[in-house]
Amino acid sequence: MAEQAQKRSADRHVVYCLLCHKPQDTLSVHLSRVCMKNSTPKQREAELEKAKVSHREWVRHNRCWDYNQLCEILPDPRSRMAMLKELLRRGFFVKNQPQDIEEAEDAGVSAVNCVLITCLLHDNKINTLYYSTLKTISQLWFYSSIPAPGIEDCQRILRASKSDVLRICGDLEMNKEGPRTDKTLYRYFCEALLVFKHMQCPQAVEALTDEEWVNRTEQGERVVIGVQGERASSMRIALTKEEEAFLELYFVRIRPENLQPQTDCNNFFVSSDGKAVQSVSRDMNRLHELYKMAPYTSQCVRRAVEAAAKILPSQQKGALLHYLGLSAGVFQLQDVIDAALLLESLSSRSAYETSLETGGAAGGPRRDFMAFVNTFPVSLEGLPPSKKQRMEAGFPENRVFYDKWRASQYAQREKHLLSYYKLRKPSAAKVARLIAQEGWTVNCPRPEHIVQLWRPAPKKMVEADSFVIRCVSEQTWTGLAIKDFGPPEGLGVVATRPFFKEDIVCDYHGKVVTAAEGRAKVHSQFDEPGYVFFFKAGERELCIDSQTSPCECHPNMNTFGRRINHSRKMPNLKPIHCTMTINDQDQEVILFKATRDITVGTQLKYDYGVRRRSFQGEGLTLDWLDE
Ligand SMILES: C[S@@+](CC[C@H](N)C(=O)[O-])C[C@H]1O[C@@H](n2cnc3c(N)ncnc32)[C@H](O)[C@@H]1O
Repeated sequence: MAEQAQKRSADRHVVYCLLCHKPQDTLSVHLSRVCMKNSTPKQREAELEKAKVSHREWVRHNRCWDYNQLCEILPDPRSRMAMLKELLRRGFFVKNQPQDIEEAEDAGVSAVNCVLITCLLHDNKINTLYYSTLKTISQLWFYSSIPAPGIEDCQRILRASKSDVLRICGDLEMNKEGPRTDKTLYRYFCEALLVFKHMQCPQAVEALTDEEWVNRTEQGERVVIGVQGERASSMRIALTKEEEAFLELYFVRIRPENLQPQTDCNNFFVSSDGKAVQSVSRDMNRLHELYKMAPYTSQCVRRAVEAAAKILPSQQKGALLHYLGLSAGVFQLQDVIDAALLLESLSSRSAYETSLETGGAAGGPRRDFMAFVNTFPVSLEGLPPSKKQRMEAGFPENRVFYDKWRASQYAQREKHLLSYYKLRKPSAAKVARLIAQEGWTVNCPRPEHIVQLWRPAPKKMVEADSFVIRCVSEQTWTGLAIKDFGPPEGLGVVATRPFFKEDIVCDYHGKVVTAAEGRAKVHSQFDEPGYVFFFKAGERELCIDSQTSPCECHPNMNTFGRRINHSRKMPNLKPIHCTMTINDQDQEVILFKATRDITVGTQLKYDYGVRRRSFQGEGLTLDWLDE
């Protein structure tokens, strides 16, 4: 009997109930007893069937993830790694995942990576030995703190493969039958143009259709794909004439050879088995492998664009996002061309362009933005050169450098405005006043934009900030007042001006003593509230003693930190430990940072970090500690 039962249970198939999302040994029984007890047998049967179909679908298709897909969804490496680990923990399969996740995440591996990184930085290329250790550059980049690759780095593969591709072009044009591998290499190169030059995601490249190609539109020096035709397009890009020629040669000479009569493939990129190219990412890896280069991924180049685009005004950033397919929107032909030009201008020295082009005639237009800014220096106050000035100085008449000049000035202005607000977030009105003082009327950041851009200074900067140092040493914090809230709270501190999240509000002023001395002080003042703040500075256990007020160093002052009351559930401040050099001496300081926006009149509170139970019985009456 027992054996039979065991067999039966082993045969049982666990299926998730789609209504309560719980696994069920016998779903039919569960439905009739729980989730569908008031339904008819027919309805339950239908539900059971649905659940089985869903279950099969999940097992067959949805249990398997592709790491490249995770990269697209979660560009932030840390979140992605966390997600990857979680998926693996939950029993999903993840193909193309980076190797040695655990090992590389472990700080201990940094020594190995340091060697690799040093080589990479010095040499700017990875030899095969290092390459075999690392799967992708983004992996190295993620696990280390080396600067992310720039656009040009990611485009190196185009330069490396160019001479072979030109040779293949020659062969094709002379109807010389080359080896199959040449044709595959040529296809890789065409895909790479879209991935690394036009920063399209691999999926969009895979989805490009023959119809989109034949409906491309020529406008001036550019050829635009994806704004004509019936179907919603996978990409909208503006190719140069030369790039179009590369792709057209592939389209008329290589693609037809790959197409199989029986298969109905309308994708632009077709592999040698007649099917649509399945993984452009894989093709890109192979292309890099062929040239013994560690593979940059499409995420690398897209991140590089994002980094380079930081200097651009938000409107231009938006145009780039459209171009990269990261945001939806209506696209006009000219928008696509403008975005393509902008993208090109982001690469400080578009080496790929210069090497692909036959080179301008001597004395022809100079294309280098560095030369442009040398001639027309970017300044906070100046105006960009007019078209006439640009042309007279030998630069192209188009607006690429002009736009880039304006973007640089805009970025300078942003930086300049933000430099006024190192410690505390400004209000939009305050920034507007500053802009008015500067007298800027065009190419000027919006006050709200500056407020949005404002970021709290990193701890290191706060520690070195002369304003904070002065406030700490002289206790000149503003925007605060001590108020009597009556029993049981007693005195507390309220805001008399708005504070924004991340603002430094004040410090916990007092004498730094050891934790043991602090504890002794608390015990000796049994009946009084404790004005002490315990903390750890590395291995040292310390305490700020502010029991005595006024303190010796500020005999005429009532300092704020010691009067701030406690809240466990709704604190609006967070203490942070810093080491500051005050009067040439290192001093341990506790600063309070706002954890949310604080309006005028709000009482400031932080979590003392002790609970009633911390007092082992003695503090049972201190209800407020747990509130
Ligand atoms: C560092 S002092 C804060 C300032 C104090 N309220 C005063 O009047 O000087 C800590 C003491 O304040 C009181 N306290 C702080 N937070 C409180 C709260 N949420 N409710 C009631 N009393 C509180 C307790 O008596 C505590 O021992």
